Amino acid sequence: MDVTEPVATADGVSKSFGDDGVLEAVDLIVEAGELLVLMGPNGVGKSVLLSCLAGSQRPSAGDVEVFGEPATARADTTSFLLQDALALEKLTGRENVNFYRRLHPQFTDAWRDHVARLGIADDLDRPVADYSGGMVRKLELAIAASIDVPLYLFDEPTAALDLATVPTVHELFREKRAAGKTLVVTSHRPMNADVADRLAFLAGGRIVATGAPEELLASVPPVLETRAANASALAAVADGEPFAVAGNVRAVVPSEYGAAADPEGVLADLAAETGIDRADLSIVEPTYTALFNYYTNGVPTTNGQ
Ligand SMILES: Nc1ncnc2c1ncn2[C@@H]1O[C@H](COP(=O)(O)OP(=O)(O)OP(=O)(O)O)[C@@H](O)[C@H]1O
Repeated sequence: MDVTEPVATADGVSKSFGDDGVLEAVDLIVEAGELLVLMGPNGVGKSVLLSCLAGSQRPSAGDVEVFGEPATARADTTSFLLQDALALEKLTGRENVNFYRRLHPQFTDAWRDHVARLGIADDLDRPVADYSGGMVRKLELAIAASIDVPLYLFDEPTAALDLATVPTVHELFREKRAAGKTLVVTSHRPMNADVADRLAFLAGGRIVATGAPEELLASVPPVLETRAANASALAAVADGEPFAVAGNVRAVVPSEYGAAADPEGVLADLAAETGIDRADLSIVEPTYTALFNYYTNGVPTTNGQ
């Protein structure tokens, strides 16, 4: 296996269910050893694209290759964490582990460490039917991560988890990557952008942006903030209505003023254009939520927040 070759590629992948088009000519390259987070709102097609990479769904058009071969559900190369479909409810946690241990030749003892870190070690002898949604997810994650393969495809691994557990999951992902593994993780939670080497945003059936998190943050149109008495002058340069946040007035500035990558240039231009003193103007640092909103709704803010 040549590690310099992409691990997985989607080339012009389209997927429809009846008349409903979900993916339209999606191109995506997953590089060896990267942690790629595929982001987008609910129902946009993240699971469908991941299933195509896993070989468990066939594209309606286009090609998917994994390790240079057409994607098929290959247990020797890929561990695929589906949404809510791994744990068998009638079995206990431990019986589930044993079931998957028998199923996968590459299953390792790492599950012991994973269940301890995820806080479900004391629940292993209870039936999964009695678990909360978050506990089921932790068990499934522990199982999927215990299979020693070069590629992990994790579909919404943190969706049902409490926020305190998310850093533990991120740590687990980073350890995998440090061990030379490749991970593709889907998420509609902006905070999962934090763990990514690279982000890909899915919207309207297409990948609309890919890049390192900091690179994409710099592509978000600036949000301007002022407390100046003549704050209403922001309306002249705003994209949409200015809005109030904690006593300040904020406005999204169209990207023709420049990206957040050049805040000084943007501020100088806008001070000149609005007549607001440069010292009274600042740019609000884009957050991952702003980034998510921008590539989902076209604006880096929702409801003025
Ligand atoms: N087997 C199927 N049959 C019909 N429609 C499907 C099927 N699988 C997915 N879809 C549709 O495809 C669209 C994308 O679904 P998908 O589960 O990929 O979204 P998602 O981005 O993963 O959402 P979420 O964040 O909620 O998990 C949805 O409209 C869904 O109803």
